[in-house]
Formats: sequence, structure tokens, C-alpha cells
Amino acid sequence: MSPTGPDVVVVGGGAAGLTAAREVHRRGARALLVEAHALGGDCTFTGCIPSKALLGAAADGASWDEALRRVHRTVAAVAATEDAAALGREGVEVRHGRARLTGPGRLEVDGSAVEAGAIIVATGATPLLPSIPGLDRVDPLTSDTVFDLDARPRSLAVLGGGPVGCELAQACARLGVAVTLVEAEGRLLPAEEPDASAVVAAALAADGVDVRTGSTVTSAAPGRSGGVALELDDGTAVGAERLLVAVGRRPSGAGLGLEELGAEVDARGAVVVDDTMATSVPGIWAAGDVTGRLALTHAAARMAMVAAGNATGGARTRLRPARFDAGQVPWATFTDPEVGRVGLTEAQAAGRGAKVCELPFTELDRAVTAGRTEGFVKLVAGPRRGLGWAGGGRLLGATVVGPTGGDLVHEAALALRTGMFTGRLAQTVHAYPSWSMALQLAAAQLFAEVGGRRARPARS
Ligand SMILES: Cc1cc2nc3c(=O)[nH]c(=O)nc-3n(C[C@H](O)[C@H](O)[C@H](O)COP(=O)(O)OP(=O)(O)OC[C@H]3O[C@@H](n4cnc5c(N)ncnc54)[C@H](O)[C@@H]3O)c2cc1C
Ligand SMILES: NC(=O)c1ccc[n+]([C@@H]2O[C@H](COP(=O)([O-])OP(=O)(O)OC[C@H]3O[C@@H](n4cnc5c(N)ncnc54)[C@H](O)[C@@H]3O)[C@@H](O)[C@H]2O)c1
Repeated sequence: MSPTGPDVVVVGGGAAGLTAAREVHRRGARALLVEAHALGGDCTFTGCIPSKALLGAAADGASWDEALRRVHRTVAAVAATEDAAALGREGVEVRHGRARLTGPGRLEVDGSAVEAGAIIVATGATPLLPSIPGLDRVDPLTSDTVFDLDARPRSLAVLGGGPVGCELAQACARLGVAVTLVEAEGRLLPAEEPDASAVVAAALAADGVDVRTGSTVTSAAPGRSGGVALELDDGTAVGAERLLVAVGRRPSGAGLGLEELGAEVDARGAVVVDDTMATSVPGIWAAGDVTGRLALTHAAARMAMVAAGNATGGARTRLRPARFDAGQVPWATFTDPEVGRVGLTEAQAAGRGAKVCELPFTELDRAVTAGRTEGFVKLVAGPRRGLGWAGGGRLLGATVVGPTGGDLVHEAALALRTGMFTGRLAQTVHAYPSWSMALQLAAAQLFAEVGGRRARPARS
């Protein structure tokens, strides 16, 4: 550790950096957090917070202006809990400026030298802009700029049907914007179960979104009467007042001085780390979106806890350093209905002798009473080493699609995290008529026929 300077300098004050700095302090070491802009990063200013505030306002039937006011009010409220004054009260020193690594344990912040025992890089990611001819002539929006729109666009073309594209397409459609969503893959949310994609596509269509899957934009140009004119590779055209690009994010690991010090930065700009969040250079760690691993706030925070623990000595003093396990991290896409996911999909588990239990919400009394029967639960289970299918084997993955799918998935996340027998989900009495009873009714299919359903082999 450094005799005079901070023990750990954390570069970047988003979800990962804030968590890392707080954890370093909690462990009794001195933390300096360096941030080039405002503390809070993507989640607070351009990601989770504004997008969920916009979705909430749209679901409540707000006007565009009311919705944007709610977005800005919510962002300000969250940002106030994590600004430099708040961090100072917690014991974390904050320096405003852009950091660059100059040597092991050495950095420059806006030109002034800083020394530290260890460095945690948490510089996040930025929206990816694909190389489409003419894109630079149509002033495309990204998640960095869409929440700054003053007036409601009449129409919006959204490129990319991942979580950002789907959430913002639905919110904007509900706020009265005519939305066309273009996704290159054959279905929306291509990382999710195909059935989940189908439910979300139907929900977006019901909200008036023109969903075009299996196609992409080949050229963009200013429209003859204003706006944007897009040509698609299927020969069709899309005209809209504005274009929102949501095709993924690029990790911000290049240009920080890491490569010069011998740390590996891959072609995407991701800082390469092992599961202890160590880079290839001793004393330099990384966490969050900059690692190119799960680009989620709670994953960033978990990576930061691991990095901070190991950077403050955990890696040396403990027999086993802390490790980040992406396989146990759940996530949710907050469309209506929501998609909650943890672990493997059916296709990923096929070939491992896995079994699948499904419960469509047409067979769940709570969904029937709520008139929301479009969702489902799918559990993927596998045999346990030595014990086979005793106790229903162990849970490998789960998908929950429904109004509260992003919350329901956590019962499955707990089962997966603790290596629980899947049968415990079936044995646990669930309140009637709750949404979470769907997990119990699905797990019970591993033991008996439930409403004509039984666990079946996983298919690829
Ligand atoms: C529209 C949208 C919605 C999202 N919704 C969700 C959601 O619902 N749930 C969820 O879990 N995730 C969501 N995410 C993802 C989530 O926002 C990110 O995974 C998370 O914010 C990443 O945190 P981070 O700390 O790694 O990076 P960031 O938040 O990007 O923080 C990096 C920080 O580093 C600073 N920085 C960069 N370079 C330097 C430098 N050289 N010196 C000093 N500072 C520097 C930047 O200014 C920035 O503040 C969403 C993302 C988007 C775009
Ligand atoms: N609710 C959440 O947790 C949440 C919400 C939003 C974002 N995020 C995080 O932010 C990250 C970025 O989200 P995202 O949706 O921008 O990226 P993504 O990579 O998840 O999805 C991008 C989509 O765009 C499509 N695409 C790529 N190039 C295209 C092209 N040229 N034309 C048409 N489609 C194209 C891809 O097939 C993919 O479906 C995600 O990885 C996610 O982890 C999370």
C-alpha cells in the first residue's frame, strides 16, 4: 500500500466505481475516486434510472412532457445520493478529472501525478454506432442523448431489438410516438428464450410498434421532407422524424494507458480480467462494463466488490481470492411484460441431459384473475453429480415472463446460487393466488404430472 497517497485509486464513478470505492473504505483502506464527469455514470444519467422512469411514466399514461419531467426529477434525486458531498460524508475522497495510468501504482489526473497501492479501472462503456453509410448525416440519437429530447418526435425508428431498443420502443410508443423497431436477428431479445421474444414482440405490436425482425439498415439519409430516410436490406424503407441507435455498447478500456503498461485490452476495447477481476498487470484491477462482461448495474457492483476485496489484500491473504461468477447473475428486461432470466436457456442446457418444466400463465390463477395470461415460467434443471435426479436435480436456469417477471426470477436465482435441489421450489408452500406460485407449479412437474404437464427433455 502507498505510504502517503491513497491505498486504492478507482478510475470512473459509475455503478462499479462507486461500489469499489465504498468497499475499499469499508475495508479500512483509503480510497480516491476519480471521475471525469458527474458521479453516477450510465445507470444514473443515461441508463437504468431514466429508462425505468420513462417506462413508469408511460405505463401511468403521462404525456411526453410529464414523462420527461419525471425522468429528470428522478435522475436528480438519485444523483444526489451519490455526489461528491455524499461520498465525502461516507469517507471516500473524490477528485474530478480524467485519469490516465502512467505506471504500476501511478496515474495522472488532468496532468497531476497521483500514486496508489492499487488501481481499479471502472471506466464503463459508450453506445456503439454501426458503420452505416449516411448515419453521420442524420444526427442519430443514442441512450446518451434520447432523454434530452425537448419535444416529442412524431415518429422514431429504433435500430436494435435488445433490452435498450425494446424498453425505449415500448415507452415511446406508449407516449404517442409512432415507432418502427428494426432488429437484425430473427427475433427481438435474441439472447432470451424464443418464447420470451415472441411474447415481447406481441406486446410491442399491441402498443403500436412496427416490429421488423431479420432485417437491418443498409443506408441512412436525411428525408426529403425532413427527418430520416432508412433503407433496409429486405428492400423496404422506413421514414421517421428521428433515429435511435441501440445496437450495443463499446467498453471504454482503450486509451487509458493500460496497453502501454502491458495490460490486455481486446479488440472491443474491453479490459481483459480473470474471475478475480485482476488484469494481466499486478496491482491493476477492473470492474463493470469496461470488462466486457455482463453489462448490468448489479453485475458491475458485484465485480467491484470482488475487485475491491482482492485489491485491498484479499487476493494475497485469503486462501481463495473472491471471484465473480456471471452464471449466477439474474437480469431483467423491463418491458411490459418483463422478462426475468438467470442461468442457462433451454438451448444452452440441451446436450447436458437437462429437463425443462414450463407453466404458461393461462394455467396460473393469479394471471387469469389479472387478465394477464401472456407470460410463462420455464425452469431448466440438470442432474446432480453422484445424485442424479434425486430431489429434482439442481436448477440450471430460469426464465419468467410476466408483469413482475424481473422480480419473480429471484427465487430461481437463490435456488441456483445455493445449488438447491429443484424440488425445494415444489416443496415450499407458496401463497395462493400469487404470481410466484408459477415457480412451484413448474418445479412440481419434475416429480409428477401437474395439470397434464410433466418435465420433458431439453431441446436445442
Ligand atoms: C438505456 C439503458 C438502460 C439500462 N438499464 C439497465 C437496467 O435496468 N438494469 C441494469 O442492471 N443495467 C441497465 N443498464 C446497464 C447499466 O447502466 C450499466 O451496466 C452500468 O451503469 C455500468 O456501470 P459502470 O460503472 O461499469 O460504467 P459507467 O456507469 O459507464 O461508469 C463509468 C464512469 O467512468 C467515467 N470515466 C470514463 N473514463 C474516465 C477517465 N479516464 N477518468 C475518469 N473517469 C472516467 C465516466 O465518466 C463514467 O461516469 C442500462 C443501460 C442503458 C444504456
Ligand atoms: N433491463 C436491463 O437490465 C437493461 C436494459 C437496457 C440495457 N441493458 C444493458 O445494456 C447493454 C446494451 O443494450 P443494447 O440493447 O444496446 O445491446 P444488446 O447488444 O443487448 O442488443 C443489441 C441488439 O441490436 C441488434 N443489432 C446489432 N446490430 C444491428 C444492426 N446493424 N441492425 C439491427 N439490429 C442490430 C442485435 O442483434 C441485438 O439484438 C446490454 O448488454 C444490457 O446488458 C440492460
